[in-house]
Amino acid sequence: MKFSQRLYAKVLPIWNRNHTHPFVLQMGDGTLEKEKFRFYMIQDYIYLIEYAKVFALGAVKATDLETMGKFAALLHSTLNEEMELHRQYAKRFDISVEELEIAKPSPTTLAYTHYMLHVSQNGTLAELVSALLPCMWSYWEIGKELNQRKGASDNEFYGEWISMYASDEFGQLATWCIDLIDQLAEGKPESELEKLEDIFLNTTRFEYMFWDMAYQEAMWPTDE
Ligand SMILES: Cc1ncc(CO)c(N)n1
Repeated sequence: MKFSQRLYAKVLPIWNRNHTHPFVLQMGDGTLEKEKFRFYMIQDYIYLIEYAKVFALGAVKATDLETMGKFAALLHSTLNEEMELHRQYAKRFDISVEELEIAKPSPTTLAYTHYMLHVSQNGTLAELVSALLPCMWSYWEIGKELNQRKGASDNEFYGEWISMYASDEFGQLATWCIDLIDQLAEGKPESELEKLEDIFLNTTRFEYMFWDMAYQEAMWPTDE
């Protein structure tokens, strides 16, 4: 069994919960409150700035030029394609450039991005890839799932989000990362594979928490 299949089996119950989370379901049927999506977009924009740095660290840790170039391409597409989707949504949802720039991370965004960057800075390339893989892979799974629902990708608000994450281009990036973890895991002892599995499980849990945070519009519990 490929290591990625083992990871998939491990987190499938959580991914099923993503697919039935009200935020995700309501994007699919178009009933999601605009205020919740607005909150999500701002937090996701902050998230993507830190996430892009994980790709930059991947380029630093790569040991061959092809892998280094691929991380550079992922960094570029996050900054210029994925974040462009967010900038376009910001315009439609009346989020000004200034509001995006001064926005502060929620506790979940802060915990998630800091965990990913901690693993990426301190760990091996395999650990870095284990931390970022649930982001790409679970979004691709959600995009594909929602894209199958009738009319979902044509929805005037959420259709573009669904089309982007269900796209072959996004799928190819996710597939590249899946193949990379399989290569990097080859020949590693069980103790190291368990460590990679733990990291993958943690960022998978954070992905679920991110949907929940967005649905609850959860900032810090105190006003100060
Ligand atoms: C929280 C989160 N995870 C994954 C992705 C996909 O890149 C995203 N945009 N946001």
